[in-house]
Amino acid sequence: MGLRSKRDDTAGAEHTAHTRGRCAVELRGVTRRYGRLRGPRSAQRAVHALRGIDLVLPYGSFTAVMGPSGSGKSTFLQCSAGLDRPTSGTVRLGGTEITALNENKLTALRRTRLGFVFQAFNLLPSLTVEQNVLLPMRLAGHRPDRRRAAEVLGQVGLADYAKRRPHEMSGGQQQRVALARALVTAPEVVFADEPTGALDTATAAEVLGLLRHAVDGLGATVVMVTHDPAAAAWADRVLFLADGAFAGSLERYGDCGARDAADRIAARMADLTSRAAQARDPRAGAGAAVAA
Ligand SMILES: Nc1ncnc2c1ncn2[C@@H]1O[C@H](COP(=O)(O)OP(=O)(O)OP(=O)(O)O)[C@@H](O)[C@H]1O
Repeated sequence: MGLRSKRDDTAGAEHTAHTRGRCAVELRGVTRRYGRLRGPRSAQRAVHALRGIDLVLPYGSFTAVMGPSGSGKSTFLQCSAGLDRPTSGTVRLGGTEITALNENKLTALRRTRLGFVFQAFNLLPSLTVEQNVLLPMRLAGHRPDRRRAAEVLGQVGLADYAKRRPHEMSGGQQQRVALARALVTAPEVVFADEPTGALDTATAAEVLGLLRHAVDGLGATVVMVTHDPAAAAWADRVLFLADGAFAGSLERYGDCGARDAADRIAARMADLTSRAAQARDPRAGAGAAVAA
């Protein structure tokens, strides 16, 4: 696995021509501002978390999103997944413009066409593993399909755990349940927010391998926010955010090692983080130079 550099700010734009109308995720001019612009000093208080994001992700792709703290990763994920509404711009998932949907339709779309994996697993402790996995079907008003639950539990290596409860399982196993829950409705896109943030390195690799398999073997589309270069190295493409805008990408190619890919991602992150620190405090760069 290896990554090649791409420094355009419309990551994914080259896919536009042949995926238009059937791309999994499409953002056009997406901005998200927190706070109001009206009033004498309100412009200073407004935070521009996303400053005009253009992005096209094809079906069957695995995309990691990285960036320094405060660069807009969570906001990007929330706006892309219909958990938050952009201030301006459009988001399309599988051709449906979700920014035009009312709350009820948006909720229905999230339940039937999207899957979610969070750092904290978010399993319901009183339910069994099988019941947790079947929850998206119940919430969508569909008859729970136990055979389908068994199938996805088998895919994440937990075929024998259906009757357990979350507290009887390790963190890695709980995250695999969360992944099974995310996959049970065969969603068009799985959004993962720091899915390995609470796991040790070996367990994280297992979960990332399953996400990779969901893309390669099951045709899923995965968008993952992560701080971890080793996690991002499992993706086909890493998109970097800085101050609410895309700041280039790295793409997978050839047979370079995962460690090389992670090193290159880490180097790009270090560069972005030091630029962000300098933008906040111009003396930070000088201090670093003196310290070096
Ligand atoms: N509800 C909110 N109200 C006001 N500002 C917010 C809100 N949520 C986020 N922000 C601001 O928007 C910017 C982007 O935040 P976001 O959480 O998307 O960044 P992030 O890259 O996910 O950060 P981290 O890596 O630290 O989790 C930050 O400046 C943050 O302080």
